[in-house]
Amino acid sequence: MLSKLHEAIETTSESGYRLGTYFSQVDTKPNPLQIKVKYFADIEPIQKISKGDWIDLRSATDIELKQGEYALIPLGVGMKLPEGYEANPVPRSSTYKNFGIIQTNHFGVIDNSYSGNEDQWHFPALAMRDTVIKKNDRICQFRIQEVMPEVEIVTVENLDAVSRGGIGSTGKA
Ligand SMILES: O=c1ccn([C@H]2C[C@H](O)[C@@H](COP(=O)(O)OP(=O)(O)OP(=O)(O)O)O2)c(=O)[nH]1
Repeated sequence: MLSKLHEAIETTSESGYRLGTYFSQVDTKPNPLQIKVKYFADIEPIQKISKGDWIDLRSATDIELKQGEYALIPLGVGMKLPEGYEANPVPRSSTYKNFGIIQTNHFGVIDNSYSGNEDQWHFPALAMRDTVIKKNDRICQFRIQEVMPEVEIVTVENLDAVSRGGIGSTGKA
């Protein structure tokens, strides 16, 4: 609605440019932000419990792993995230206790552009013991966050003059 108003003002008003600039700064994001989910498997739908909580994700398959084995476990979902947001899956705190797996990339980055019809989310898992994961088991969680702003990479000879003293220099206690 605001974008239509914005267009109309730009084309009809003499001071359209100034007004247009004003309206382009008004926040037109839907509230709450919408995440479109496509299911790739017949699993329980994902649920946002409340503001602040991360969203649990489920294995889309039964899978048995031997100690030391690696697998990309399908999560049965693909998503169109809100513009300007990425998603970050991490293990649940209980994932290791329940399934003996660790996430090999530790902190997943789902790019905003990973939103095609075949772009199913996966959990890269390394089994630390023999384990069985059942379809629908909640093995990880994710949240969305704004993508990094545009940055410029600049090479320099010197950084700040005062160095902190190396890793661990502030001691233990
Ligand atoms: O835990 C994850 C991490 C990533 N992805 C998907 C979404 C992401 O956009 C894509 C690529 O991830 P990333 O850029 O971290 O991996 P890459 O090894 O650099 O692959 P690519 O060459 O596809 O960018 O894989 C997942 O399904 N799960």
